[in-house]
Amino acid sequence: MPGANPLAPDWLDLPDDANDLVPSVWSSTASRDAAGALTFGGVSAEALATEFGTPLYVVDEADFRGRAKAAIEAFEQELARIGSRAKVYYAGKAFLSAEVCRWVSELGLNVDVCTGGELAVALAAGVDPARIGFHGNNKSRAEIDRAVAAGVGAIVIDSLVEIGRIAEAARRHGRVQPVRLRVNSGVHASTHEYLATAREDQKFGITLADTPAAVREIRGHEGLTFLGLHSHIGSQIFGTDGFAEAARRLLAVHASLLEGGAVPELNLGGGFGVNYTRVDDAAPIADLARGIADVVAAECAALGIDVPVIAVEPGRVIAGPAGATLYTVGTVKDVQVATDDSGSSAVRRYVSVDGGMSDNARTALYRADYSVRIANRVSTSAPALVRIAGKHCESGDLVVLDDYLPGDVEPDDLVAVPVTGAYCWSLASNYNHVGRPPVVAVRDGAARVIVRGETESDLLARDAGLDTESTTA
Ligand SMILES: Cc1ncc(COP(=O)(O)O)c(C=O)c1O
Ligand SMILES: N[C@@H](CCCC[NH3+])C(=O)O
Repeated sequence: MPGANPLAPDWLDLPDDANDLVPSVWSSTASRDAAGALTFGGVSAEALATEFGTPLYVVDEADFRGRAKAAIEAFEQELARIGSRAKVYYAGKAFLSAEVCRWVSELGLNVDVCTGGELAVALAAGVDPARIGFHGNNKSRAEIDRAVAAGVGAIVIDSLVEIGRIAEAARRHGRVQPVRLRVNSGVHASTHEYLATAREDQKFGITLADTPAAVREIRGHEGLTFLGLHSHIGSQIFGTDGFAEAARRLLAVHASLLEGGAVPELNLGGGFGVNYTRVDDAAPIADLARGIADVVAAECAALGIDVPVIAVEPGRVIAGPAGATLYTVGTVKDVQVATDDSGSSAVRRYVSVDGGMSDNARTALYRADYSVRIANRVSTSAPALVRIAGKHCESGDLVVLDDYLPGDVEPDDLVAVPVTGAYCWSLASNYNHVGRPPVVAVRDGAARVIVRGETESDLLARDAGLDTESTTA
């Protein structure tokens, strides 16, 4: 058996079995059937591909619900332990559809939206407006108006100018609108630069120093009720240190604000990380909830204040690992790549699939790592280092940068990429006029479409230069 490929990154070992499914990255019902084919929720990858085509987003419904339940239970239990309550919002930006809104609502989660479009989905799905939180660093007046008119439970103010805009909408609709104030805690979360949102040099929130004056202004408006501060330090964060530091910094300001009136809540945002590869080691949500609750309790005790209701907004940790993407292999190409300056080289095998950066932009955007497995069979062929490339006209169009697959991977094989349930469908595009794939939920041996895929007709129908009556017939 050949050794490790020198082109592989240090963290990626040559596997004993390039068919294995590491439980930390596959959804809970993913397994291989007697013939070796991958199954999700009791439905084989081949059956899914035959019925719905590829690329295909597959959501393991039991896994998704299980993660949402684990998140709400963990925070409710931990906040009860320290004498308070939790409010858990599912961050819809990770993946939002009517079906998902119903799953999380049934479990008692609230829904966090950050645009008029996301708000429209949540409202159309029947989410109780009082259980919706509305974010956004540049909400339009129309979006604010719609949120206030709908009666959303909280609007998160991101800029000072929004205070007046929301107060004005509240006056027009004769409502008292609960608001939070997003502050930039200055905590440097250790994650990709584009996923850190509380560094000083970025667009979200207002500074801690400006907070007291902003809260005075909010309290000056009869049409606004101040719920408390909001902080979100970034996304794909491992460990509790960043959240703990943000909680400490915010609670100090929160305590000082109590002199001017009630501050019933503190929202610590989302950002809990997940395992994308076998070497990632994200802490269970229960451990994170305990760690955060411990810090909040200790800090409130030191400040001599009651523990406020603690709100959190997990997205990725619920949706990410519940999803996988199925692709069909089109071409396999071996490329000789130099490994140093002395003329040595090694082979990198480019396996091109029928999707790419249009259904998963994360690899191109963040150089995110993913893993991959053949989904229609197992093979004893020696592992080969592969790179899963897309079909787009872009050399950075890669889905999986590095993994090992059985060396006989070939055209028409199905491959599956796990942990694509968050920020893949939601970041999808029509680059190169490729339609967004459908999303299918699998559960107890059955599969159903929860978001329809885009067809060529959908794409042509928007081209105003065409007579769509005839071209889409
Ligand atoms: C304000 C806010 N809340 C919640 C989230 C959800 O983050 P995650 O999916 O990492 O839990 C985000 C995205 O980073 C966010 O910006
Ligand atoms: N889109 C990012 C996460 C952004 C989180 C939203 N503030 C990702 O895929 O990791």
